[in-house]
Amino acid sequence: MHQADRSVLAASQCAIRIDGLTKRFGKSVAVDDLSLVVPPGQTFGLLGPNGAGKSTTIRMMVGLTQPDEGTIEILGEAATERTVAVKRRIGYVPEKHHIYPWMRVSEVLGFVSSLYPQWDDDLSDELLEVFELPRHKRVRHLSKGMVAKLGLLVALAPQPDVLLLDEPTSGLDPLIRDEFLEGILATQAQAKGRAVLFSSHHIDDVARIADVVGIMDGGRLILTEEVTHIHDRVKLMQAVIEDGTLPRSTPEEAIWTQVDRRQWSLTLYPFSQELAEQIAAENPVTRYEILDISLENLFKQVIRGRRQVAREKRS
Ligand SMILES: Nc1ncnc2c1ncn2[C@@H]1O[C@H](COP(=O)(O)OP(=O)(O)OP(=O)(O)O)[C@@H](O)[C@H]1O
Repeated sequence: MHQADRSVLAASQCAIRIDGLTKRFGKSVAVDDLSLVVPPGQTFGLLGPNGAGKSTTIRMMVGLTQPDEGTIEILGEAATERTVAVKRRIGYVPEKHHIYPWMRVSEVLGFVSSLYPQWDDDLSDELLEVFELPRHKRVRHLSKGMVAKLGLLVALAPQPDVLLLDEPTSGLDPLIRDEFLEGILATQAQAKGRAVLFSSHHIDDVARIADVVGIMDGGRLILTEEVTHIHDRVKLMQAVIEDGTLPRSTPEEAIWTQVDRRQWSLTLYPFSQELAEQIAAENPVTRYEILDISLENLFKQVIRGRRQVAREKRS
């Protein structure tokens, strides 16, 4: 990295900074007022169901789609004024690979390496071996997993400072997925203070390698939290309510709630003991307990909670 680049990065302290990003397709809002920051060395897992807006967000970050509103800054430079020097420091692995199918693996590497002055031949050779990619095979004869690995190699060999991966594990079998996540992403992608943003709808992937998780649905980033803090910041409150009564008020921190006879369950974010006490005091609650929640349940509840609110608004 050049000295001047470092000072820009130090001033912004963020490899990726997105503010108020919005993208509409006709009347539908694909990305809705999304803001996030990823400092160097951090891996951000963008988790969301189909159609949440993950690919559109990443496509805007690499300049393949233009935002309607908001700003994107990568390595201290606005996306609207991106220079070739910064473009070369951004690695991108798309959801659907567009590597020329008629090229041999060696030809792909020759072609892409000519575009990047900082292409690392040793790393390329090492990854070729680790991934067991056959140099002489044509891309159209490679399996889906092999193409995914080639896509990652091509993104990693130029040693990017920012790596953007759109559903990098989709279509991979469980063994290759394990190898990909732990053997490759964890060692290669997260090395050297690189900022990594990857999208997935696999909770496991995110829990395994991300430092921070952002849960996205309907274009909105609903929750952003460090993976190690999630257990403290999100809790399930299970309250027993008086016979024949209903909860009187649900706080806005309740990202999901359900009443089943006398049991009232609420997932609270951000959680605090005072909040639980306040809920108990303002409602006909006879007793309650606070439970931990798994990332998988949290993900499902965030999505279900939003569907529930949407249904209630419609009825
Ligand atoms: N070019 C486009 N024209 C019209 N609508 C689009 C276009 N691209 C995306 N969308 C819509 O925007 C929304 C967000 O799509 P996007 O592909 O970003 O979601 P995603 O979270 O990546 O989903 P998946 O996990 O299925 O890939 C969807 O409703 C999708 O139909």
